[in-house]
Amino acid sequence: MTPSFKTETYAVFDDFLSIDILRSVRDRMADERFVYLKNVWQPKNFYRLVEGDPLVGQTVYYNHPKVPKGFASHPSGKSADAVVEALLGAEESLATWIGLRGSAWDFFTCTPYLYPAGSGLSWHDDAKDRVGSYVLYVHDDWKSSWGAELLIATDVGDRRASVERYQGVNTDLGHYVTAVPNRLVVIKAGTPHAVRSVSTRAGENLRMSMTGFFQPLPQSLREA
Ligand SMILES: O=C(O)CCC(=O)C(=O)O
Ligand SMILES: [Fe+2]
Repeated sequence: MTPSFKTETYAVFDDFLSIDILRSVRDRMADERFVYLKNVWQPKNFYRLVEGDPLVGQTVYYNHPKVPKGFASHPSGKSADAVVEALLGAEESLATWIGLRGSAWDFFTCTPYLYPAGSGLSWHDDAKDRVGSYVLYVHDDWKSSWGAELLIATDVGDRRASVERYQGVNTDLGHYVTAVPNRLVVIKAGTPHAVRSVSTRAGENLRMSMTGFFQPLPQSLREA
């Protein structure tokens, strides 16, 4: 698997799933239950990042021995399963950005999201205990006037892009990635990124994505 574009902190892979699998993920997603993100319990500061009203579906965990209550485990019978399996098949190609299973990470999540017009996500870096994150766009069409580009800050020379500075004025520079159907973006944890709001020009078209985090198990679960 060869990236269409890469830097030290992120990579873009196009045509990630086969067309048939992409279609089945999208069709299954359309039959699943979604709730408004604002109605789901989340750490308080997460809310401040959300713009408008994105919807979230069922999170599926891969390879977690103690899945938190209310979440599913792979194989789950949900739309996320096929994405989990495709990511497992691509493990080695992604190692440059997220490291290898068993050393850098043990498990990952996969969560479907729907972003209607007016919704987006402000600057954040998905750091905490994660080593990396990914997003796959599964909608069947995305026009440039519909907005919702993924914005990624880049390091410039010795100056590291840092979300810490963004509480005040963001003086970083960076790139944008268009939400092209079947495009996978893998981002090293600590890399600031944001989702520009979906334009009202998108009308009823939803930005559909599957996203998740690669993480090591905490020591307590590792030894169990
Ligand atoms: O949807 C995207 O392009 C990125 C989503 C994201 O950054 C996240 O859910 O943490
Ligand atoms: Fe993110």
